[in-house]
Amino acid sequence: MRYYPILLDLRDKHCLVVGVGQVGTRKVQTLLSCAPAGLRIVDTREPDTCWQEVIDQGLVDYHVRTFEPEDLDGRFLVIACTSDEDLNWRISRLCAERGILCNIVDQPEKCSFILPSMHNQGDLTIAVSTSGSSPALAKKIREELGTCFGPEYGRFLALMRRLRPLVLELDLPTSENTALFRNLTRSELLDVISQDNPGLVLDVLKKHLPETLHHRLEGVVSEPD
Ligand SMILES: C[C@@]1(CC(=O)O)C2=NC(=C\c3[nH]c(c(CCC(=O)O)c3CC(=O)O)Cc3[nH]c(c(CC(=O)O)c3CCC(=O)O)/C=C3\N/C(=C\2)[C@@H](CCC(=O)O)[C@]3(C)CC(=O)O)/[C@H]1CCC(=O)O
Ligand SMILES: NC(=O)c1ccc[n+]([C@@H]2O[C@H](COP(=O)([O-])OP(=O)(O)OC[C@H]3O[C@@H](n4cnc5c(N)ncnc54)[C@H](O)[C@@H]3O)[C@@H](O)[C@H]2O)c1
Repeated sequence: MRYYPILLDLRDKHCLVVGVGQVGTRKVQTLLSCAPAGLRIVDTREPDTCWQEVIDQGLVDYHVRTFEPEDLDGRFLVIACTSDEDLNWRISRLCAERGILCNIVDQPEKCSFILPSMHNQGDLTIAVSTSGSSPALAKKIREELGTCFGPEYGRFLALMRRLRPLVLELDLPTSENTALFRNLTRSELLDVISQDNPGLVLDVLKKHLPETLHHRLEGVVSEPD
């Protein structure tokens, strides 16, 4: 395997995107969906109206100027997608010197990490990478997976997020928990979730879960995702 895949928790991390044209805008959207502690944007152009909402909400601080090395201070992760090749190189080198994670879009030789093609449904993330050999194939595979893993997976995971702690609270042996969760994921639960029928969901849960939990299941099923 050429690259080591990881999932980063950015909630207490400060990030930087330099250059928010077509590509940079997409990168900012993905970063914002992970709620970083701070996200600075630097671009020589005035922000488009599409930025106003996130600027007003304080989700990004947008600087209209060229990049300065001080922009890297306190940054955990940097993505550069400017149309200035020399600047992208400079940012890449500065990040390398300072041990900051850095992606220069479409230029893997300047990156300390590359981005996969991603399919998301709630808590489900399916990331596809071809290790840089064919981003177009990664995208095609992502699109194919998207047709197999629809919104019911997001709803299934929202349900499991609420249910799992209740099961773990029972302090059953690990082997029993494993069997129970395995059975649930292989049961008709996903099917009934996609039918949008809370009564049936409750029936399936009761069938698979210990009776001591049954009185709590209605609350788990009716709670909004
Ligand atoms: C997955 C995705 C994520 C994202 O960007 O968010 C992504 N590229 C996407 C699409 C895409 N990019 C390109 C095309 C045109 C077709 C083609 O060239 O194949 C298409 C397809 C299209 O647009 O239809 C051009 C391209 N990309 C790179 C090079 C340079 C090179 O290969 O050396 C060139 C040639 C530039 C040129 O011609 O000069 C390099 C990289 N692109 C990567 C990621 C990393 C490796 C991913 C992997 O391991 O597969 C890596 C190494 C670095 C990085 O950028 O992180 C995103 C899909 C999003 C989605 O799912 O919709
Ligand atoms: N869009 C694509 O499909 C695509 C495909 C292949 C490669 N690329 C490459 O990805 C990079 C970005 O592409 P794009 O389509 O988003 O370009 P773009 O022109 O839409 O965006 C580039 C942004 O960089 C900003 N910028 C330029 N100089 C700057 C500086 N000194 N400091 C800060 N910001 C600066 C510009 O104001 C602009 O907003 C380019 O290197 C491009 O060659 C893009």
